[in-house]
Amino acid sequence: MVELRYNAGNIKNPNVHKIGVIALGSHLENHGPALPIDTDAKIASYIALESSLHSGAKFLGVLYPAHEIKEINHGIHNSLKELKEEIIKTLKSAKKFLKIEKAIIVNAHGGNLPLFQCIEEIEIETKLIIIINNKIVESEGPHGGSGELSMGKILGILNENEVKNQLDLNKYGEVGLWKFSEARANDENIEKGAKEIETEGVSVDEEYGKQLFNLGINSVLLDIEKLLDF
Ligand SMILES: Nc1nc(N[C@@H]2O[C@H](COP(=O)(O)O)[C@@H](O)[C@H]2O)c(NC=O)c(=O)[nH]1
Ligand SMILES: [Fe+2]
Repeated sequence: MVELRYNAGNIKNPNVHKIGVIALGSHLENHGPALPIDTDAKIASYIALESSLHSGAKFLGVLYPAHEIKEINHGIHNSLKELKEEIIKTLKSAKKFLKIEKAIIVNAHGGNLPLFQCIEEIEIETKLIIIINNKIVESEGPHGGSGELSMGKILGILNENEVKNQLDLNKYGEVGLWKFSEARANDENIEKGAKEIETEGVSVDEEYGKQLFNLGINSVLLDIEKLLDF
């Protein structure tokens, strides 16, 4: 049996190999004409990969399913049960083949926020310690708004010629979740995002995009430090 060199490479603590970082977003969701339908999945994947590169934790890739509440219909989404089962299956595989003992799920899609209800069940099923990191969703602002546009610019996924059309809300009412009146009435965070789009519009700012990514990455690095202490 080969003896693995857990200290090799640029890592601070050999125990970081027990920690997996996996991205969760949405691949099939409209974000106005300026951003692609897999914006959330790409934002989550960038943060997860950068965090694993900086810390030495294992990068586990990206999950495919995504959940959304029924009042918001801007893409193709899955039930919370389907999403939970896919997460359990994927993390059990990472545990079996990569020997991880702890995992951080980096979520970049607002519709996945109800996943926090299932975290205990997922930990019991996988016998892993798990953190769901929602920092970027809590910080990015409205759906398809300045935060995601600016991160999209950093990632090179933004269509700059279409930014001027992002606020044509009669055509692209998913921006700011503006057209989903029931969701707006039920959730003050969604109402706040829609109002922000109406009053402040959208802009693209690379510095703001970098700041959001640094916020997301540093938040995951903090979670990795926490898990190293467990
Ligand atoms: N899609 C949902 N979003 C939100 N809330 C907020 O809206 C944006 C969504 O952006 P995504 O591109 O990540 O979908 C973001 O600022 C979210 O905080 C929901 N509600 C809870 O916040 C929701 O259920 N779905
Ligand atoms: Fe999004």
